[in-house]
Amino acid sequence: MIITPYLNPRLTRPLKWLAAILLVYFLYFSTFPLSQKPSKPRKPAKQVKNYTCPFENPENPSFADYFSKNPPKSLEFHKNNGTDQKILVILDSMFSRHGKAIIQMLNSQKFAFKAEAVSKNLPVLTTSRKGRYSLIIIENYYKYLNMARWNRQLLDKYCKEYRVPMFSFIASKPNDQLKRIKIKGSSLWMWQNQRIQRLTVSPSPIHKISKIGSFRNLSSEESDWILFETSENFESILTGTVKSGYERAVVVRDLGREDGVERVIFGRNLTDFQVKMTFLDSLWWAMGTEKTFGLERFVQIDIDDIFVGAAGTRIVEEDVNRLISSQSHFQKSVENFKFLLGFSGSYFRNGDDLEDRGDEFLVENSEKFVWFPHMWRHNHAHEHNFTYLEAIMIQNKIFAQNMHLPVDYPYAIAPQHDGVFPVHEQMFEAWKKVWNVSVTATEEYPHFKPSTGRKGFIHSGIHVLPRQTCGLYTHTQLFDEYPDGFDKIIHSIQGGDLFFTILLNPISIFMTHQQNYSHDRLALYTFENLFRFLKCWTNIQLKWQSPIESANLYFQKFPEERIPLWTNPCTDPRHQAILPPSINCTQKKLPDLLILGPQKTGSTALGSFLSLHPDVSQNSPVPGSFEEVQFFGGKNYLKGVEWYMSNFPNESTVIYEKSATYFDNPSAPKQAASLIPHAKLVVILQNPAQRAYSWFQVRCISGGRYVHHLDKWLEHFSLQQIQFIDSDELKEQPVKVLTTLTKWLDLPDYPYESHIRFSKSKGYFCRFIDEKTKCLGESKGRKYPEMDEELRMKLDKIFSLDNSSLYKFLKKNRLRIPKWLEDVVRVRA
Ligand SMILES: Nc1ncnc2c1ncn2[C@@H]1O[C@H](COP(=O)(O)OS(=O)(=O)O)[C@@H](OP(=O)(O)O)[C@H]1O
Repeated sequence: MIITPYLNPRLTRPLKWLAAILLVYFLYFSTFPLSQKPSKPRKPAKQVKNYTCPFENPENPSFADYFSKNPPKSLEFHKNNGTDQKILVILDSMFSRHGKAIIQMLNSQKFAFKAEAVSKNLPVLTTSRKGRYSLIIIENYYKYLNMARWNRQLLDKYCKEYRVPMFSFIASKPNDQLKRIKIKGSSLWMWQNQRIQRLTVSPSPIHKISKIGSFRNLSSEESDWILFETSENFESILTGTVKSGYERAVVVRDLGREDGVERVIFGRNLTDFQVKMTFLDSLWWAMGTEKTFGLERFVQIDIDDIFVGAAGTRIVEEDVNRLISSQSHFQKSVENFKFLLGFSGSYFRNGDDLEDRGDEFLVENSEKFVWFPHMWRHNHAHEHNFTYLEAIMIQNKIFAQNMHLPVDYPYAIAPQHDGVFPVHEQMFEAWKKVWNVSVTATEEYPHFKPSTGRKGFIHSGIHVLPRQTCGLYTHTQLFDEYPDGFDKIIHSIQGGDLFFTILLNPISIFMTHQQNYSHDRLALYTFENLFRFLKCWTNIQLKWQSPIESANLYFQKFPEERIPLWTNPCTDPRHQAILPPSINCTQKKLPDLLILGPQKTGSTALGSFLSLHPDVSQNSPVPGSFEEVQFFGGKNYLKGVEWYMSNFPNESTVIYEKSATYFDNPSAPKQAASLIPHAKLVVILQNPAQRAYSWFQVRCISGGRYVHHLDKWLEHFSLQQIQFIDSDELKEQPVKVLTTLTKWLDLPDYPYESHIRFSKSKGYFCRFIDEKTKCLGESKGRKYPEMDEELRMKLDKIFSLDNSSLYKFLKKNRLRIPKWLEDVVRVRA
């Protein structure tokens, strides 16, 4: 009987909870005695034919021969002439479906990229030192072919000089009568509006995942394929066979022998899985070794709620036997494979008689599986505080001890990921205390959708891994009742989402439920066929490893994900639904404006003047960091969103914070854009030589490389969100500066002239409040000798390239150029 564990004398603190739960149990079981739970008749598991590989036909041994003669090539990669590891994507429009598919693929592979809609102006391709991009993707090849001549020349020159490949896609024009077309400026011919009967992976060193020689026959009537004629300069990567037997390239590699530019041109979009795999292989080839995941893929299948489920839907003894035999069978496809079973002890023996026996049988065979804790009663963590969470976790732990469940790894999953992201600090603490948890997983970080964008993070010592969706939920129990038809899951397995989930993620952790293993055992069918399909079409090696090993591997591969990227939980309805009560989304708790600095440019003065406005409020002073919050890019960031919010006690039209450390901090732009994407930003431009001198140390030169840092902010914020202030003007005419800033912030006018006065003794403008002049403290506006001419010249020289970039940047964007900048640029000219 499961009641005994609750009397364990070790439980002192959470005793009151236990007593309450015991009482509920007593009342429940006295009303519904355990022995009276007759079983409903069960449907026999439906038999559906498993997937067979089209080219692994024993009657056609030539393909077996082919593979033995053409084993997967060692991974070969393209080498460029030293550029940043970043991709430039020129899209037809930012909203095209195909463009989104390309972006999702890049996101999933965690490649850095810049996506722009095609326009008259090409983005800047080089920095003063090197090339910015290692690959150029142009969504529509026609747009490239018809580009203004000088733009195309510029692009080609860049690709040649830096040995950067170009990828592009070309589509048939349905009403065009011309079938065979010569591509402008090249000897390549293509055929449009073609129908193909077979698609075969050609022997190209670009392929890594795709099996060379693998093919499928196409029954579809689609006649919009583009096919390229191959020659010694143009190799096929993916080959289409037409009815007459001719073979032409669906994806062609331009070896660059004619004009020095290497290209991969796709005659089809990414809707076909073989083309999509070829695109993935091409991406890896172009981006080089470091960025690939290799051919190993780790698969973990969690059955989250092994005892949770309504009577009649649960597993019985026969299902447990099938689970055991399937586990051994899967080990042939997935090295070391084990199922991970999550338990909420309270639901043990909660089905009908047959199902209760199923639960018992599972526990009797517990050592065959890996077990991990869920919550005692599938509780939602955000609704509870530490004390309660600790109590129910202890209950679940005692259940595991009494049942001798082997909980071998410090791994746990929260029901519905509740408490993992958005982070419920008290759950993290309780997990660590009761179970010593160091690894978990969620689908919710940073957001549920797009699924290709899910990431991991480490918080409070717990490694959170991304979790993938496999399309099986508590209600998907029968083949015939699969939502939107059984074909949907077949499609997902055979080259659809589920198949690509494995290809696109080095580690896939799937969530399933016990119902998926009862009745039709849909989960066993799904994974069996997924593994078959992967084996047929790819060189991928499937493996299982413990969650701890997965966490180590994941954060070793993606160290940049260790620090979480906080988002505003109030803007995602899924996150809002699981927020701890300490976060109140009806209150405004995040700033609208950041004064970024740079340091020593007058940022404190600007903030203090702006705070005079009655509709403006700022953070409460933070001790230890000159009153600044210093959240983005600093160690305070690890304290989380709730901590950041707690710094803004006053709700006003404009809430701002000024942390002069932000401007040149490399992590701040991304972190700020993730949490407050609509914030306005203020940057103060001071002569960098003067700024450096203000610190009396030339080591603060880096912060004066304004365009270098602005580039990073502009990757995440639009130029319209940024206001530039001339530091000299702020010093000499603060009222004018504040009046302009107030307008830009859409605030009502304020008579700053009555509240800002020049102080002769300070030598600066100060606030004038209640008939008293209030200047900044001694550390601001210090008195020291003027910079000597020699040092000034030295510093001007150091900054000359950066100053001229700033000048060009402001001019190009029609922004006001500070007088000091006009002066330094004129002197150099
Ligand atoms: N009104 C007023 N009062 C005082 N100081 C003023 C003012 N306007 C501009 N400045 C200039 O601001 C410089 C300090 O800049 P910051 O506040 O950005 O410095 S910090 O990075 O936050 O430490 C400070 O630099 P130092 O003169 O080197 O102290 C001043 O030159």
